[in-house]
Amino acid sequence: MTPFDEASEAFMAWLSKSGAEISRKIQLQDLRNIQAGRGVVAVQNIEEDELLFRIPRPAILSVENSILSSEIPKSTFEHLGPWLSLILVMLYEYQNQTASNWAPYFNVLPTKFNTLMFWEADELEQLQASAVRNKIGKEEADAMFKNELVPVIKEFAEIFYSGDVHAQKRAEAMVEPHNLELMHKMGSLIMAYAFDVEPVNVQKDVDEEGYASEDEDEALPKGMVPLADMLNADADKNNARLFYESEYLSMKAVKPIMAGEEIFNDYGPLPRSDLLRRYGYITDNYAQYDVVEIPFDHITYAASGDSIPFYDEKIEYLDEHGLIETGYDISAGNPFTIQESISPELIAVIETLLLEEAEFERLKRKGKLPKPDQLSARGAMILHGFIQTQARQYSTSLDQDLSDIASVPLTGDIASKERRYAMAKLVRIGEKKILRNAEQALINMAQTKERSTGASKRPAEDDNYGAGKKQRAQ
Ligand SMILES: C[S@@+](CC[C@H](N)C(=O)[O-])C[C@H]1O[C@@H](n2cnc3c(N)ncnc32)[C@H](O)[C@@H]1O
Repeated sequence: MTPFDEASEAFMAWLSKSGAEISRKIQLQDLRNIQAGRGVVAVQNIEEDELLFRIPRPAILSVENSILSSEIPKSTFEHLGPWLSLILVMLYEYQNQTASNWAPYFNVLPTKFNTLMFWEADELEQLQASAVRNKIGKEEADAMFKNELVPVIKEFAEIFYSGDVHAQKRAEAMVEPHNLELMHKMGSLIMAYAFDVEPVNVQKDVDEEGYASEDEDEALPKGMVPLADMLNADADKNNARLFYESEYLSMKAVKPIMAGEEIFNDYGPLPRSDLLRRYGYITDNYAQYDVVEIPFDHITYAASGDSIPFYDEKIEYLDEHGLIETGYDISAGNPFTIQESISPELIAVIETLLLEEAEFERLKRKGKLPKPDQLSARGAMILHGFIQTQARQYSTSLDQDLSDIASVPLTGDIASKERRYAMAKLVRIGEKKILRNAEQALINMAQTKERSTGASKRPAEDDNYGAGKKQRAQ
């Protein structure tokens, strides 16, 4: 037996000993041949609603279950928040090695990651103008580790490294690069593996956001749920779901599964850029959720070259209504339509900026905004300009990228440069396709309006306000 299989076997044995109930119809398998690490596979036919496994709550690696939480004040964990608290507990359990209850679990968790946090600068460069590059947050995480986590480890060094005469020294060494890297690894594990774990008294089944969410549910406690996190994910082939029960978390089939089929969870409707950022891989069937972001900067830049009546007041008003964002999504959509694919907030922002003074004052008095489903011909032209501006931020064109289409290597090192370059290229191609679709949809809209009004202006670079006129610095 290979060490990889031995670790899987020891993990499954530990889990059973911890009180987990695991159907004999499933197996944890080595799927490295398809570059998917470990995964859970059906070895017999499974019916819809059938229980695949149930994990007792005490087996979850969480703040609540770690002995550390009984030794460090509750207020410290509250101050750290769910993410840093779980990182702290994971560091504690990890450095306790075989003394940790979760040692066999750590042995099946990855120590190398392909998520964007661990990409080299030249690899990230392949994403070109993708907004995902601004969401990686490596520096912010480093600062948080140094300013929030390390002081707690230092303060409680004697508990954290209990019995070690060098406890204080070890705590001080936590700011060293290899230890910050370890914190990033724990953070990445949480991002790709943890679930939002509802408190025991809340009986609620986990929806597609079962995997720990980042923004909306920042305050929810996180937990590493053994085996549940060994399921890979697939947007189309999703066939299982985790249900919360008072004593257990239960994974059940949500459709019949045939022997030999892999059991898949779902990460929700994530664009491939985010799939890469959070999970370090992409598959084609997430292309349906791709988005491209139009940065708010394009609006400020375009406005700076034009005199928009009441610009500052309008921005303030839009901000009061929560419409000022760092960027606005345009999503893939099939078929692509302006209504379905373009952020209604972006349309409302553009249409507000275009309002004549009297109309702006009138809407303001009523506390209203222009209707986001009514993009005017002028608004369409401006939007067209933003889209062209955004397309120019990428260092290659869609046609250049498509002339030599990338394919992600199916064998070899999962973290190879070649693989990362190929994944990045597919992400940027997806974004450029959306920009092209949006441009076309706006041209079609202008032509339709032209036919109905006899007007002759098309959305193009010739509009004064259009950002297309000015090339932004690359
Ligand atoms: C929750 S874990 C799933 C278990 C994981 N395969 C393992 O061996 O530990 C999530 C990670 O699995 C991998 N993964 C998930 N779904 C995948 C898929 N459909 N294809 C390839 N890799 C996948 C990614 O590396 C992701 O970060």
